[in-house]
Amino acid sequence: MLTMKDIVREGHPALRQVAEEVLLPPSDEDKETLRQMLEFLKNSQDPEIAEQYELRSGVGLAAPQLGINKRMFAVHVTDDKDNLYSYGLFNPKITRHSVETTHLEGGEGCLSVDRDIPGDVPRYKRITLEGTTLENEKVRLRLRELPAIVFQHELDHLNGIMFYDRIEDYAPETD
Ligand SMILES: OCN(O)CCCc1ccccc1
Ligand code: NI
Repeated sequence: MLTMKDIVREGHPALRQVAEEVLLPPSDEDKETLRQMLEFLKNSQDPEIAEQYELRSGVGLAAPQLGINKRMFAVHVTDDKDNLYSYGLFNPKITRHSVETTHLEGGEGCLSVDRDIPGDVPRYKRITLEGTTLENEKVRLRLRELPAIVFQHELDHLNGIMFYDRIEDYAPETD
């Protein structure tokens, strides 16, 4: 099972690369990796497992955070209407988005960032995102609120972007 030691931190080059498209249909290896990423998120949100394995709670995880330069990420998040969005996606991309932006109250965090960085992170309020699932099916998701924010945070990781890059007048650390 994946634990925090498998997650690379700021300064690791993988976090600043543009990840490569995954060849479809996904290989058994890529599917297993993505399944493990989704499992990590579920484990991290289970108080007993998280405490036992010292997992930081996460609602998303992108392959570059494991040092894997591939365009795939997992999301396991519930919205304010208690709808669960649980996906492992290959080659996700935003195909439509609102002009309107929003931000997560209290700012964002990242499993690859061991420090609190305050500040609003602007995100599109609504997005349409397409990708390929673990079952090798194309999916089109229309997202808003917290799920939309999380998917945008994960997509940024596939493009070497960290959430604090988007905070206005944030003094960039050399990482
Ligand atoms: O890349 C995922 N990750 O570092 C875990 C945190 C995910 C996340 C946290 C706040 C807002 C959006 C996404
Ligand atoms: Ni992150």
